[in-house]
This record gives sequence, structure tokens and C-alpha cells, in this order.
Amino acid sequence: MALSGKVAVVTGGAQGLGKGFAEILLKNGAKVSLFDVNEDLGKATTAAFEKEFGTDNVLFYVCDVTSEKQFKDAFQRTVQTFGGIDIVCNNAGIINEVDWEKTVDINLSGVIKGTYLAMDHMKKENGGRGGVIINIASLAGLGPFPTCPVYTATKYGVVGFSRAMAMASVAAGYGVRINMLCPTFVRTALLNTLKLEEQCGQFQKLLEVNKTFLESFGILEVSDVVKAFENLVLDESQNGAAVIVKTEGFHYVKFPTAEDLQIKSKQ
Ligand SMILES: NC(=O)C1=CN([C@@H]2O[C@H](COP(=O)(O)OP(=O)(O)OC[C@H]3O[C@@H](n4cnc5c(N)ncnc54)[C@H](O)[C@@H]3O)[C@@H](O)[C@H]2O)C=CC1
Ligand SMILES: CCCCC/C=C\C=C\C(=O)C/C=C\C/C=C\CCCC(=O)O
Repeated sequence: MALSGKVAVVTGGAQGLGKGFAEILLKNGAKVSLFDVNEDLGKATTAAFEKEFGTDNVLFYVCDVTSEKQFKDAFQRTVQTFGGIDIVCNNAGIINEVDWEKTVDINLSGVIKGTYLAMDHMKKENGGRGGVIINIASLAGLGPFPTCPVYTATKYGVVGFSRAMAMASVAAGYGVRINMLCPTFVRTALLNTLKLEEQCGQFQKLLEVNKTFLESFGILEVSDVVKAFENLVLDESQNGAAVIVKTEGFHYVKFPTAEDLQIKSKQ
């Protein structure tokens, strides 16, 4: 997909991976709408982007992905301003094993809400232009991260939901591709969770496990994941596939496709 002139939404775009994804989209000539619950950080990131990429190309909405109303309004206002949506990256996520319901609300329900709202605007039967939805999972969506069982469950949920939606999109003729990104550890604010007892609760004492995992998988830079994201947005050939990002590089995990299962499009 050529990105120049396309319209993108990135949730959790104020910092970390989301900020990196937004920046590469802007560099490729897309217009980007950032949704984030952190107003101060969101405004600061938007101001920096406006300076580099122009005030007509960036929007920011204070939006908690657990709020249907805020999420719906942010999508609608983006469409009103930019004229449609072509790319959605459901990226907002947290680790909190104590308030684990919040983790499910943001990481899984937030991705489901974001995907359904995106579809409302993008699917061809509603007059949308089609496009791509990239849901940010984790390597912990494909294998267990023992100190974060609920986080692991949400990321497995993101992978399962996205695979099913990718097939549903083919069957229904929505014209929207869905892919998942599954990075190992990345140097962002989320890594600080390692030190926060109130977020890790009973699993804080399993520090040795974290240490072993971190030593074994290493730590990526945001730029490593951004490269994989850019490739995934541009490559239109792999609906329903996940991309794993490790320190050695990135590669596709291919699951059975709609075609393999002989699912036919309505159109
Ligand atoms: N950092 C890592 O090691 C890895 C991160 N991931 C995933 O990447 C995604 C981004 O994570 P990072 O950039 O590392 O985290 P981060 O903590 O640096 O950034 C997360 C952003 O999401 C926003 N956010 C949090 N709750 C929100 C809500 N309810 N509504 C809207 N925005 C909200 C935050 O304000 C922040 O701007 C997450 O889904 C995470 O699970 C996946 C694999 C590894
Ligand atoms: C206790 C708090 C730890 C904080 C860690 C911070 C961020 C982690 C984010 C992730 O998404 C986890 C990244 C990698 C997954 C780790 C293990 C998966 C193992 C998969 C496999 O066995 O192949």
C-alpha cells in the first residue's frame, strides 16, 4: 500500500512504539490521528510532529480506549477532518497483573473496540475505502510470559481475534486486511513495569524468570519494531499473518489463511 495521502489512526501514539509508528507513517506522507489517554504527552508529541510534518497532517484526540464514546468520537472527528481512514494501528497497551481487569479492558477489549470502529469506517459495504488494521500483540501472544499471565492472555486474545477477523473480512468482502505485530521486549516506558511492585503483585518475586527471559530474548529498540511495522503496512499480500520481531530481525508467522480453508468472498 503506497502511504502518501493515506489517513492513519494510532492508539497509544503519545510515546513508545505508537509514537514510532506514527512518525514512520508521517515520513511516508500519510496523515496521522493520534489517540491517547495521556493529554500532556499527546499534545507534546503532536506539537513536535506538526513542526516536522506540518499542522495539516497531524491530529490528536484525548481518548481512553476503554471508553466506547471517546473512541467513537475520535474516529468520527478524524473522518470529518481527514475525509476517511485507510490504516488503523491498535497499539495502546499496559502491564498490570494486580488490576488485571484493567489490563484486559485496555489490551484486549480496547483492540476489539478499535477494530470494530475501524471497520465501520473502512469496510467497503459502508462506503469505506478498505485498508489495513495492524493490531499490536507481543511475542507473549504466541508463547507464555510467566510473570505476566493476564498480559499473556490478552495478547493471545489479540492474535486469536485478529486471525478470526482477517478471515471474516475476506468472507464478508470488507476489503480490509488485518495483521498482528509480535515483538519481544522493547526499550520503552513499559519495561519500567519490571520495577513496579504495585503492577506485578505476586509475580514480582519471580525476578529471576524475568532476568532469564530478558537475557534470552534481548531488548529491541523502537526503531527495530518500526522497521517491521513499515514493512507490514506496505506488504498487502499476507492478510491474517503475524510478524515476529526479535533481535535477529523480523519474519512472518503464517497461519492457515481464508483461502487455505476455502472461505469464499461474498463479492
Ligand atoms: N515494550 C515492550 O517490551 C513491548 C510492548 N508491546 C506492546 O506494544 C504496545 C505499546 O507499548 P509500549 O510503547 O512499549 O508502551 P508505552 O507505555 O511506552 O506506551 C503506551 C502508550 O499507550 C497509552 N495508553 C495506555 N493506556 C491507554 C488507554 N486506556 N487508552 C489510550 N491510550 C492508552 C499510554 O498513554 C502510552 O502513550 C502495547 O500494546 C504493548 O503491549 C509488545 C511487545 C513488547
Ligand atoms: C513483570 C513485568 C515485566 C515487564 C516486561 C515489559 C514489557 C514486556 C512486554 C512484552 O510484550 C513481552 C515481550 C516478550 C514476551 C516474552 C516471552 C514470550 C515467550 C514466547 C516464547 O516462548 O516463544
